[in-house]
Parts: sequence; structure tokens; C-alpha cells
Amino acid sequence: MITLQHVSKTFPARRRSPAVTALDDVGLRVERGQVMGVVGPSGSGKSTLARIVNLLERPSAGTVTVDGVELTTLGAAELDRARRGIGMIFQQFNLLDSRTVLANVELPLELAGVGRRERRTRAAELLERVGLGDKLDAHPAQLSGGQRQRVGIARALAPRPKVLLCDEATSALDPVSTASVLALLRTLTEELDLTTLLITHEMDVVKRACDHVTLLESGRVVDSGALGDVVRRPGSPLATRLLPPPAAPGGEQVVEVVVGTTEHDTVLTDLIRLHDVHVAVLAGSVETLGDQRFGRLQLRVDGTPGQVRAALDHLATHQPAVDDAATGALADRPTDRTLEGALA
Ligand SMILES: Nc1ncnc2c1ncn2[C@@H]1O[C@H](COP(=O)(O)OP(=O)(O)OP(=O)(O)O)[C@@H](O)[C@H]1O
Repeated sequence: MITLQHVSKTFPARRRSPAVTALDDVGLRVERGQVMGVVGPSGSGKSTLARIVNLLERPSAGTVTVDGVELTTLGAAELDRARRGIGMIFQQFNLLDSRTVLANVELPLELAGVGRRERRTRAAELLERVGLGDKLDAHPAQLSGGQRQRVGIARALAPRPKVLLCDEATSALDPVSTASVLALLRTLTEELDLTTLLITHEMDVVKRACDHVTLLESGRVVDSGALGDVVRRPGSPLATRLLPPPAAPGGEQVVEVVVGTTEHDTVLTDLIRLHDVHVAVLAGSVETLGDQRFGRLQLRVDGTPGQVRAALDHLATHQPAVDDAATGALADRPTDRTLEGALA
């Protein structure tokens, strides 16, 4: 688990450059088994955040706790030990070309003083696990970008870390390699019960690989949560980036809802069953976010004014992403069809 509390980081002024506050009172919590994506524009503090999680950068204020240990209180030797529990994956892989793939994965174990036989066995197992069991004796230059990143992942996992930090891990890869590396990161997080923090500037990476997301802007957290919660949250700056509004004429007869597509998401069936209204889907967009699918739908709800009002109240209670403006207009001003219903 990773917990950051009230973390700030200011880089002091130097000659002609003024001081920079890269992180400003950041709070973050990532549980075991979760993949948290950290997104934000260039310069928003993403890399600084990643470096602070393993204390390559010391925060100016606040605490960093990883797997129950408050890193900010540790001395150099203890910190070294704690860092072995945090694997890092980099955009440029950082592999040694002079070494074979197997020897690259063995390297952190060599540095930790693990014996030769155990090193070999563990490195070979990990390479098998990331799909490179037949490349042990190859050199990095003989591999594709996606394969090199798999070596990087195996190397990061060699010391059996509990936490994985990935800084733009797929930014140098083509779309096919990106998809397979992200799928691998998800699988490994689940199978090894890791806590994974994925720094990225691509929303597509979040959609594919993450179950949680945090948006940084100018060093501050401006949005954060489980993908399924964020897409439903009214006013969330991430919601429409994760699930774009469908291209459809809006208007006072139209209400917008975000629904999951699992059998547990009964908002629409309840609406029709409990309030006896007619619901027409005018437009919709559907996205896969992590391992779930979500739809942003524009609906027209028809029935008697009472039914429509009750149905919209129901939506407002059970579906917080209802477009309030549209709801108000529809509830206050019955449409022709709802008036017809009332007069019938
Ligand atoms: N060592 C440093 N000294 C001074 N300023 C720094 C240092 N490292 C980062 N900064 C500044 O802190 C701010 C945040 O930088 P950071 O690299 O964390 O952003 P980022 O979101 O990762 O950006 P990018 O997506 O472009 O990599 C920027 O204004 C940057 O110039």
C-alpha cells in the first residue's frame, strides 16, 4: 500500500530560476491489488510524485508510507532496504546492452547479495512469466521495444517488491506493444498482489490498465477515485475525458446518465420498472475502463408529469451524474409527450 499525506515539494530558487512548487499538499492512497494511474499535463508534478514515493526526492513537507513503513523517518541503510520493496519501470527501459537479458534481470539480485544459483532461477522464472522464456541469452539490442520493457518489468520484480512504480512505461512503445505491456502489468498486479502506480500523460493508458486514477494540475490533486466512481461524479474533470459525451442534440427533453454494463447496475431497469416511464436512448458512448464497461447515455424520459418527476428524482438519487440543468428543465416544463400522458 502507498499513502502520501500532505506532501509538498518545492525546488529552491537557483541563480536565475525562481523556486518551483512541484507538489502542493498532495494526498494519495493506493491499496494492494490496485493500479492507480496518475495523469496531468506536462509539468504538473507526475514524475516528482513518482520519485517521492521511493524517496529519490525528499518531500519538503508531509509523509510517505509504503507497505506500512513511513519512509520519511528512515535513515540511509533502512531506506535502502525499504527501496528494495519498490520496483521501478522506466520509459527508456534502462537495460545494460553489454549484459544478456538474464543477466539484466539478475542485476538487482546481485547487488542485494543473492547467491548465483538462486539469482539465476528467480530471473529465469520471471522471464518465463513475462513471456520471454526463450530470450534468456539474447542481448537487449536484439529485442523489440515491447520485449525490452518486459525485461524491465522482470528486472523490477526480481527483488520481489510489493510496490511497482511505472513512469511513462509505455510511452516509447507502439500501440500493440503498449496494449500487451499494460495487460501484463494488470495481470502481475493481480497475481502478485502488488500496489501499482502508473504515471502517464495518456488517458488511454488509464482506461486500459488502471482501476483508480488521480489528476494532478499545477502540483495539486484536482480529481481522484475509482474509475467507476469518477465517471459518475458530477463536475469531475476526468469524467468526460474517460467517457466522452455522445454527439447528440441536447435540449430540455434530454437527460444524461452514466451506467455500468454489469448486472449490478440496475439504474435503468429500476427506472422503468418502478416508475412505469418510457425511456428512449437518443445517443450514447461506451468505453471499457479497466475491466468494466460504462456507457454515457442521453435519454428521453416520457410519461405523466408525476411519473417523469418521480423517475428523475430516482435518477438524481441513484445516479449522481444526471445532468442537473436538463433534469430541471424537463421536470419543470413537461414536454408535449409528457403533457399528452397527463391529459390522457
Ligand atoms: N530537480 C528539479 N529542480 C527544479 N525544478 C524541478 C526539478 N524537477 C522538476 N522540477 C519542476 O517541477 C515541476 C513538475 O515537474 P515534473 O517533472 O514532476 O512534471 P511532470 O508532470 O512529470 O511533467 P512531464 O509530463 O513533462 O514529464 C516542473 O515545473 C519542473 O520544471
